[in-house]
Amino acid sequence: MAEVTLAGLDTMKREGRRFAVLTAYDATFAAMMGPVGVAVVLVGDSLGMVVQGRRSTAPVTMDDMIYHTECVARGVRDSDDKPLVMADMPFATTFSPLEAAGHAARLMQAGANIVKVEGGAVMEETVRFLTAHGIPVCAHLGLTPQTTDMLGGYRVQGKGEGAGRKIVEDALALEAAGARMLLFECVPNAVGKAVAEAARVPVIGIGAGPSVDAQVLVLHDMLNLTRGRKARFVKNYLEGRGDVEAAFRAFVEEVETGAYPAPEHCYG
Ligand SMILES: Nc1nc(=O)c2c([nH]1)NC[C@@H]1CN(c3ccc(C(=O)N[C@@H](CCC(=O)O)C(=O)O)cc3)CN21
Ligand SMILES: CC(C)C(=O)C(=O)O
Ligand SMILES: [Mg+2]
Repeated sequence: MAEVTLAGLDTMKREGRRFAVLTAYDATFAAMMGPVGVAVVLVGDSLGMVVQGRRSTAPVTMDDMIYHTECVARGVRDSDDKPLVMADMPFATTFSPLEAAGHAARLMQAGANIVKVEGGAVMEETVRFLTAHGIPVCAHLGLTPQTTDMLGGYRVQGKGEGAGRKIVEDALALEAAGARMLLFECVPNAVGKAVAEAARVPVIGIGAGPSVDAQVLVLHDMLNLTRGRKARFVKNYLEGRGDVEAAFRAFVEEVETGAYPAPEHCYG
């Protein structure tokens, strides 16, 4: 795969080739991902839950994100097959375009190739400002974990025709504002399908059904390290396999062939 670029991912979408995304928070795991074909490594603010043991992602700080982005960037640096590094903008760092740009710039300097921001139409000016200043942005819509108190918990979003159409319209407005990727979390299959068909940029899904252009899982979930109630989209890739590398390879293969997600991982 050599070095993954945004242009390369656009081409994959155009050619109907699916790609795999995994979260990583440290150099060791990140270094394993490119060589097995993971296209994008996401330094997710889910680190607040799976690394720091918090109950939500809201307390994660810029300093936390910078530390883990630096660790991941060092991990992928020497891979022949170098994945793209995406870093989450943490909660409360995107309240204005100018403020967001300052925070995004720090993540790019820490080694990110693209930043991800949560939110719909409200993020339009921020996406326009960041991309105009040369910072690629992925827009995260649907279930936005930083604002679950507003959403009423970790609930499927975009149920019902009006609500589904609104999320897709917001996503297309953010694409028009310059977003280079979209991420849809916890939406009905039909909503994932509608946005993937309407957008030119790649759409990454997590619980967004089989029709989106890429799939992402949290590292600790796919290695069956998380305890308690699991979201529907979680699949244990370590089961029946000897090591972490085999689990990664299986995930990449199942995403690329479309075997993952199966109906039991989706919100039909
Ligand atoms: N370990 C981990 N995995 C994740 O995928 C993840 C995090 N942490 N932290 C940040 C967010 C939170 N996420 C979540 C958490 C729970 C559900 C969940 O349980 N959803 C219900 C939906 C129920 C409904 O509305 O019908 C489910 O049953 O899947 C979904 C996404 C995704 N992200
Ligand atoms: C669940 C993914 C999409 C994420 O935003 C994270 O890991 O923080
Ligand atoms: Mg996140």
